[in-house]
Amino acid sequence: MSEPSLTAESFAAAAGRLAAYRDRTVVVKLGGSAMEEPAATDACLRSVDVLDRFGVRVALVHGGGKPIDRAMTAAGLTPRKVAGRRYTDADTLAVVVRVLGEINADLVQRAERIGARFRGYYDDGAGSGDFAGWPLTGARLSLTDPTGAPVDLGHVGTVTGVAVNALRAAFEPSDGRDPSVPILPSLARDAAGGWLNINADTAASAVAGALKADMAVFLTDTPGVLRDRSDPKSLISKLTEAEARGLIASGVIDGGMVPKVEACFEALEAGAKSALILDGRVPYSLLDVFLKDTFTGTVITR
Ligand SMILES: Nc1ncnc2c1ncn2[C@@H]1O[C@H](COP(=O)(O)OP(=O)(O)O)[C@@H](O)[C@H]1O
Ligand SMILES: CC(=O)N[C@@H](CCC(=O)OP(=O)(O)O)C(=O)O
Repeated sequence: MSEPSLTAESFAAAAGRLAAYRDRTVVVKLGGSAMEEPAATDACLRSVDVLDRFGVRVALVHGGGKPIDRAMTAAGLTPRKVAGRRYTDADTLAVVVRVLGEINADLVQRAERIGARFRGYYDDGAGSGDFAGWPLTGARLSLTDPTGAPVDLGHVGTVTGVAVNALRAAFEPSDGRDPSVPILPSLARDAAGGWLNINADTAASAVAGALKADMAVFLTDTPGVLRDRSDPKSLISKLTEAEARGLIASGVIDGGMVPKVEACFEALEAGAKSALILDGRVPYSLLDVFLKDTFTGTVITR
């Protein structure tokens, strides 16, 4: 390993800052759009590993919207979104489960290559997938349109249960194994043992709520919430829930940013002290939050 270029003094300062977060719980959501940048994805895994080594309890939840779109197109299926969620029929569900499993396995392997300890959740095809201990349970999501008529989303779910003890066991295993970072795809099991497709922001906020996380961080492909989506300089660095709801109503916050901002509200409501939206394409944007007084992104407060 090459010798790091940082000075002992700057390392000591960084270590001091990180130590202040020891035993805090942080849920990080890694979006499919941020994962389009492999170097930034590796930097995110390294950042999570550093936090883990400093005793921060980190759970990672990932999506994969863009790769799912590509896999659906390759399979001759047409992606369709309803209210920011993917309409998920049986064929689509099979693609979603396969792609999220591939992403999960890939992230675990990448983490292993940097010496990190991640506990993945995917079907390895050898029948060893622990579906009985799957961390998320769910029920079909029922939405209504503005006229009150039901909206059919197919196999799309809402999270009804999080296996908190299993996740805590990853942080502090009682069997003598090394602690590890749980990394969850946005899939839940329903009461009949079938899969449900969960929006990954929603899954992350459910995990943040269940773990009573101190912080929920959403890594995406914009610098944060923008007043003008085409202008990265129009970043809104602080937003209250009421202001954010106004921006959703006026259409400034749209598309995939809507479930993300709503996930921030849910995480805050469940007791998280802060909810952040950061640019996951920028390597180490996550670690910057812990090392600097100011960082680039949007902080949502109640
Ligand atoms: N006001 C806004 N500011 C920033 N991005 C926005 C805004 N409104 C909508 N978006 C869209 O939300 C996208 C992020 O959501 P999404 O594509 O679902 O990402 P992820 O894969 O991280 O969940 C951005 O790329 C952007 O196109
Ligand atoms: C119901 C629903 O919409 N599920 C999402 C799950 C993946 C996801 O949310 O991925 P990102 O975080 O990359 O957007 C989907 O099928 O795309």
